[in-house]
Amino acid sequence: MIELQSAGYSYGGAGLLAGLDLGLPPGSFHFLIGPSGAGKTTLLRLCYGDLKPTSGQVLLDGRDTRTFDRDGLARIRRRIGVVHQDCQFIDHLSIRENVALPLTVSGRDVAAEATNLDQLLSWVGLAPRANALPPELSGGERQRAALARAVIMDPEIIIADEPTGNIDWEMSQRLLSLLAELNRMGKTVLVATHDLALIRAAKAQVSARVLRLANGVLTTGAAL
Ligand SMILES: Nc1ncnc2c1ncn2[C@@H]1O[C@H](COP(=O)(O)OP(=O)(O)OP(=O)(O)O)[C@@H](O)[C@H]1O
Repeated sequence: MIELQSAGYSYGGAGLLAGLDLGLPPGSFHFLIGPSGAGKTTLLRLCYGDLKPTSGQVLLDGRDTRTFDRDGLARIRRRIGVVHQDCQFIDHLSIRENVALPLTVSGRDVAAEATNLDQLLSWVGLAPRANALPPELSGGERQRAALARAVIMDPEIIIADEPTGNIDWEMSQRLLSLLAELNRMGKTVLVATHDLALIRAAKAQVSARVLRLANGVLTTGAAL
């Protein structure tokens, strides 16, 4: 569903990314690695339509992201769950309300989705913390809440930017297990990470490929 065809991006001045080709087949699991500043976040943003390429094309469901109007993009974005590097919670809303936000924004009846919401909070191990505010949570809890929010709309694709950036090994493992479980359910997963130990640990759980972005070049490694 996501395809980059000779895609590039420039924030102005010298181009950051150019000529990138990538296909993410349904049900695949990819890690994206590369040095700090290589453009991993930028590439992820291209993949979920948050940025439009300044050269080449990014296709979502076969459609060039530059042709989507605001509503069209919002519709396709509901099928892609994103876990942002900094989680991006609304601090005065509870974790439960934050996780439910995509439902609220898309006009769904949150009360009618209460069971689904509770099951999701239990799945990420946050049922006891559902009424806490985001600043009251640990880093690992925040990341799991961000994952719950990313999957509340039952997306086909999950894109996570450094989801284990600031959390300890045990919590990283827990998050990896959740992502692996989503992948076993058939979801496409793309995870940017610096954590090579996490990738090694993933071997036991998923069949993944490692994409490496460096100096504007994207290379695909062998399957794990
Ligand atoms: N909004 C922006 N405007 C201008 N330059 C930007 C913007 N966002 C990112 N950049 C620059 O683009 C480059 C790539 O940034 P990006 O965040 O995509 O890299 P990254 O590989 O994800 O880095 P990290 O691993 O440190 O998170 C960096 O040099 C960054 O400063």
